[in-house]
Amino acid sequence: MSQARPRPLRVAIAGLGAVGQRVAEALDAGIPGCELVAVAARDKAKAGRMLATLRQPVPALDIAELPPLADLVVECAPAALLPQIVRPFVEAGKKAVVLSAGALLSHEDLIEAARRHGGQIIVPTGAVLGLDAVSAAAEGEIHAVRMITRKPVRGLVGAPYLAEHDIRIEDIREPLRIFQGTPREAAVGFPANLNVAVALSLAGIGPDRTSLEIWADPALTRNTHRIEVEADSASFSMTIENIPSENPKTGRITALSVIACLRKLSAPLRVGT
Ligand SMILES: NC(=O)C1=CN([C@@H]2O[C@H](COP(=O)(O)OP(=O)(O)OC[C@H]3O[C@@H](n4cnc5c(N)ncnc54)[C@H](O)[C@@H]3O)[C@@H](O)[C@H]2O)C=CC1
Ligand SMILES: O=C([O-])CC(=O)C(=O)O
Repeated sequence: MSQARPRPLRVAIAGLGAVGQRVAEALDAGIPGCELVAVAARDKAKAGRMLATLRQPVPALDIAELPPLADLVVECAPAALLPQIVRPFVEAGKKAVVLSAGALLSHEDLIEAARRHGGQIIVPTGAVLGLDAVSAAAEGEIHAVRMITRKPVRGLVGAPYLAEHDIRIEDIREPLRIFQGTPREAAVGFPANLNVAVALSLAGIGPDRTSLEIWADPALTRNTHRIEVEADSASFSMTIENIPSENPKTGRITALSVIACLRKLSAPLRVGT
């Protein structure tokens, strides 16, 4: 005899921008095992108007109001808000799907809090690719991981690193390498642009051993990430060319990755690590 179906996971979304809005729509259309219960937004009146169009409208609230209502939060807000969104969930033994992965590096205590309280921080593959192969290779020995990111100028303007190093990219006519270093350094200098590099490093050999180049390319329309891995199990390289969403810094595939991740949480068939 089959067991009674478990109650759906109550999902809250923190941040109703390019990612949050798409994820809210998908949850409203139906992701088996998940139920959207609330959204935290900066502009609650505007968010309320969008949420009222859902088949099952949910309230627009403040971040602090989410934890009692939900079992899982999808963090898709500005990176600076990461700790206040994630901490109450993991300290209550709940889950947090984190998009602002770069900010995890300056808040590693959140990972410790999840460990202590039985919570879980889930970093979806997001705007990058192949984190399944990278984490499999990390079970053996990875010798090197290199990432080369190329972005259109409008996907990079405003990054603090550019102002700090007096780099002007608005008028460039040729591709320009604007950064060479590690994801840990990039997370500080490009907090809204390089979550992908941090996610890659967390799947593989960490934010200090992964090497990263960032190029601004005036001829590009897509955020392009190339990854090269040398390991004792395999060598592989892969490239993704992301079509920007309404937010030029964020690839369209990012929200789809979150939706796929939520679907996997309770799918009867789960493919990929
Ligand atoms: N891991 C990955 O592969 C990727 C991560 N990201 C990151 O994901 C996050 C979300 O990205 P997008 O949706 O494109 O950003 P977005 O800027 O379009 O949306 C962020 C939303 O958060 C809202 N917000 C600001 N303050 C708030 C507050 N106090 N309470 C609630 N909401 C607040 C803003 O009003 C905005 O609607 C960003 O940190 C971005 O850097 C983006 C792309 C890829
Ligand atoms: O890493 C990020 O935050 C965004 C990014 O590169 C992309 O969407 O391609």
